[in-house]
Amino acid sequence: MCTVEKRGNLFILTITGDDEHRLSPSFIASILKALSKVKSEASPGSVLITTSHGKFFSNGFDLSWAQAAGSVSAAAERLHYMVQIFKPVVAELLSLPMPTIAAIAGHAAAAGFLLALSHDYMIMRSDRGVLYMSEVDLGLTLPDYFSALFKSKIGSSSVRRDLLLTGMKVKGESAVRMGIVESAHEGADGVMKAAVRLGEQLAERNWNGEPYAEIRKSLYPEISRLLGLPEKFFSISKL
Ligand SMILES: CCCCCCCCCCCCC/C=C/C(=O)SCCNC(=O)CCNC(=O)[C@H](O)C(C)(C)COP(=O)(O)OP(=O)(O)OC[C@H]1O[C@@H](n2cnc3c(N)ncnc32)[C@H](O)[C@@H]1OP(=O)(O)O
Repeated sequence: MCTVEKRGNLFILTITGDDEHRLSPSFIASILKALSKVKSEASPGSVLITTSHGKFFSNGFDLSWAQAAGSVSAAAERLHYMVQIFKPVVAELLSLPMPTIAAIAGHAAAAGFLLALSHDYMIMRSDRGVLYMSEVDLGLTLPDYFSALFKSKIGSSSVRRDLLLTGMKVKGESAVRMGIVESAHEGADGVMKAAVRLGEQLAERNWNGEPYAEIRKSLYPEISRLLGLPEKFFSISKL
């Protein structure tokens, strides 16, 4: 599950436990609840940092729960259900009225990678953990909003190809070189220190979160439309 802690202007959302942090219906619900809390307490200068305990940031959807349905068609239905209920998590992150940072202290695979990619900034470990889109290895197709987020967030078509069509497992330093993450640091502490440093720099700008969120949505019109995120036209709040 996850917890939310406030440290000055920083909201620290931590995915707790030493398991794979599989995105099951109950885990997805707990992330949504945490994001709703963060949004309700947002103020100018707020910043979200999402991190995790243990070896995994998140290893993607809970396929064991899907397969426990007892038949292929029932498993497909459960997988499809997770795809649907995860969409609001991505929508919440892309419309959150504050800068967001994923402090990726472990592996982020498939939907778990998408959870990290839904943040404005990603910071990884250099010594452990990979980014991995396993769908091609599993013989699963990509939901439309998965592909749209990759197209929105990762500019290089060859990097998108490597990630989505080869199932490349990308370690921290390579992820920096490929332009996927901002930086990579030794150990979970190193990642968190870097995320807090960046968060505090962003918080100092004391931005009004609503225009910030609108500008972010205007950067990613395709995924915003897919997620049903309306564009709000703003009055000039200050001239
Ligand atoms: C069902 C029918 C059809 C359905 C149709 C309807 C629906 C249609 C739409 C379908 C939806 C598709 C979208 C799906 C999304 C999902 O989320 S599905 C779930 C996907 N999840 C997965 O597939 C899980 C993938 N994860 C893995 O494969 C592994 O967990 C891992 C991430 C690769 C990690 O493997 P693991 O063996 O646990 O790794 P480690 O032991 O940690 O590391 C291995 C060795 O590597 C070393 N290492 C790790 N990181 C680093 C590093 N950065 N630098 C150096 N070394 C590193 C590590 O030390 C290990 O070394 P050793 O210790 O020596 O072994």
